[in-house]
Amino acid sequence: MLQVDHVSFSYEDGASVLENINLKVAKGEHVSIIGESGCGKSTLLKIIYGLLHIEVGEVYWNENQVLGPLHNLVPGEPYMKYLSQDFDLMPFTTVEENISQFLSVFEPEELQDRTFELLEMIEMTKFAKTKVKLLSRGQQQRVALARVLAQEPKVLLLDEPFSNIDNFRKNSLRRNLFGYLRRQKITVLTATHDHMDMLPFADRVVVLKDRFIVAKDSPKNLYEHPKDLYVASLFGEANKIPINIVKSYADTKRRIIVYAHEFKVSGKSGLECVVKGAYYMGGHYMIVGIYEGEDIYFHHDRPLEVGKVIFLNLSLETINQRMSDS
Ligand SMILES: Nc1ncnc2c1ncn2[C@@H]1O[C@H](COP(=O)(O)OP(=O)(O)OP(=O)(O)O)[C@@H](O)[C@H]1O
Repeated sequence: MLQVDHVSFSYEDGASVLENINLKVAKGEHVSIIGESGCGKSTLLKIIYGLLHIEVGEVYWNENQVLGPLHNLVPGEPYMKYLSQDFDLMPFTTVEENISQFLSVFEPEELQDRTFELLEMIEMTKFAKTKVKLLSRGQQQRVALARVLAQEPKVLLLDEPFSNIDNFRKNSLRRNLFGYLRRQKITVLTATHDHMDMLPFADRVVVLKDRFIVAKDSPKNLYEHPKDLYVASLFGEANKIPINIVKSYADTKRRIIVYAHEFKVSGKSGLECVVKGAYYMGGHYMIVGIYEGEDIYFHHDRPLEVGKVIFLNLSLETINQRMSDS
């Protein structure tokens, strides 16, 4: 088990970045760390890997305490690998050589099979003999992934692992990688702000905001019962609206979170708003309306004219689900 115990951290300039972080990750578990840019995701991974010295708190893998840079000449622990946003590659050697350098196998045939398996996983078999310096940044990121996996870590820390990879390949790569890690029972922490890295793949999600962990839950619970607008907004456009505006019979002004796709444009009742703009999103339009001076986001199957007055409604199921959260 990986355990982060009461960790607080500030960089040398003194500004506090993380406060009282507590986290337990079981062997083979996949935990995503999400939060807005600058909330401390990378810092937390670096602390766990032992790259940063912590004055307050401790990190353990099973019984071993992770000792920071003041104790280890070469930062990092042998059973852990950290894939940062700067890939640690050998630019003048081939993709294949970059991957096989760390493979711990004695038979040449086995070495070849393992290299091929990793090349297939990153969908780079065609580039096996290409020198890394000739690859695009996205391709280099994929090689860096295979290179850390070749080192057979027990714990893998991934920092925005798909940040340079095009959408065309991202989804299959996510399935390949997270499927592989699960089969190998590797403990994974992924820092991301892309909910698609997390919703289908993580066992648990940790949400960071303003130095603190503000939520820990399964992806499904977090999505269906977001505790506030910050958490909901990590999944897309969301709104916080008083319930009695949508259902006039409701005798409460309590506000609930509503995702843009949960609103339905309806006849004459519901939340009245004025259309401000419409954006084509492929399968639908994202409409921005104004209600009492605030922007409100909802989906619709066609664009709506700017200035038009429309009414928004919600299913009882959504209302009941969110009412039970608050
Ligand atoms: N070496 C450093 N020295 C001083 N401050 C730093 C250093 N590295 C990061 N910070 C600050 O610490 C805070 C957290 O940064 P961090 O990179 O951990 O955030 P993040 O959530 O990973 O962001 P992003 O999603 O943009 O990568 C930010 O305010 C950042 O400016």
